[in-house]
Amino acid sequence: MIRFEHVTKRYAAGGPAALDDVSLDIDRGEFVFVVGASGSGKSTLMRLVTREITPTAGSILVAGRDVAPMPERKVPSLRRDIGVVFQDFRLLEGKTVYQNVAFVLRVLGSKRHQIKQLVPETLDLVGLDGMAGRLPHELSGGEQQRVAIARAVVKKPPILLADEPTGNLDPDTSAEIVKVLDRINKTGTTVAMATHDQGIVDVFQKRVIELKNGELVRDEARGGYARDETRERERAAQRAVEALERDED
Ligand SMILES: Nc1ncnc2c1ncn2[C@@H]1O[C@H](COP(=O)(O)OP(=O)(O)OP(=O)(O)O)[C@@H](O)[C@H]1O
Repeated sequence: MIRFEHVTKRYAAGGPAALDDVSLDIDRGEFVFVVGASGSGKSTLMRLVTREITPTAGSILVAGRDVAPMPERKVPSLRRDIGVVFQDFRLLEGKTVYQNVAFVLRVLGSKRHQIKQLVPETLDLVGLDGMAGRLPHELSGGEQQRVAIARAVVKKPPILLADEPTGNLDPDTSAEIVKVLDRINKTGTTVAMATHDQGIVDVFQKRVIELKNGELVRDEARGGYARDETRERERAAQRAVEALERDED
């Protein structure tokens, strides 16, 4: 679904590489954490996928499209296939939760009856049923991030990118947000989440891609773990999620 082949990105000609010869493959339906210290290249990787920036070298395939040479007029169609969530929630302050989410569909030209069906369905999916009429400032940080996630996925994109979505949230709220992303992933959406939060990575135990100074230094799906060990990690992750859910009840 997302393929990088020997991708290098230099923001300035001859300057340092923000991404350095990175190759990776994220399959349809996967959930991947992208980790690494500040400045390691996580946001650069995401911004290349959305074609906000173009690579200095290498090729990038996103949902079957060759992104780097793509003419500008085709970029909106690429972006329809990608939902994006950021650390700061970027909601429209004067609009209700419902309006924030419906806005996306209006811009895309959806029909009224589609909007009326999709918005409540999506608010339900992110755990915001009953909050449609609230304004952003009447919500907690975690709830605001749920609105941002609803807004990103209401158009049903095959790919969801989340760049430090829990950066402004406390540990419990962060885990709740990752559970929402996990739920969305289970509907078939490919999810890539950049994070600094080692606690989250440990609890959810998904595939981990690690960047260091722009280089890919770890990719657990690339044989970093033996098959049995992977299965054991998946079981441990399942147990951790179940324990979290029991805590909630
Ligand atoms: N627009 C830009 N112009 C020049 N250099 C940039 C630009 N954006 C990022 N960089 C540089 O590229 C490198 C990678 O930055 P990037 O934002 O991708 O890292 P990151 O891992 O997302 O960091 P953080 O976790 O702090 O967001 C850094 O050295 C950064 O200074």
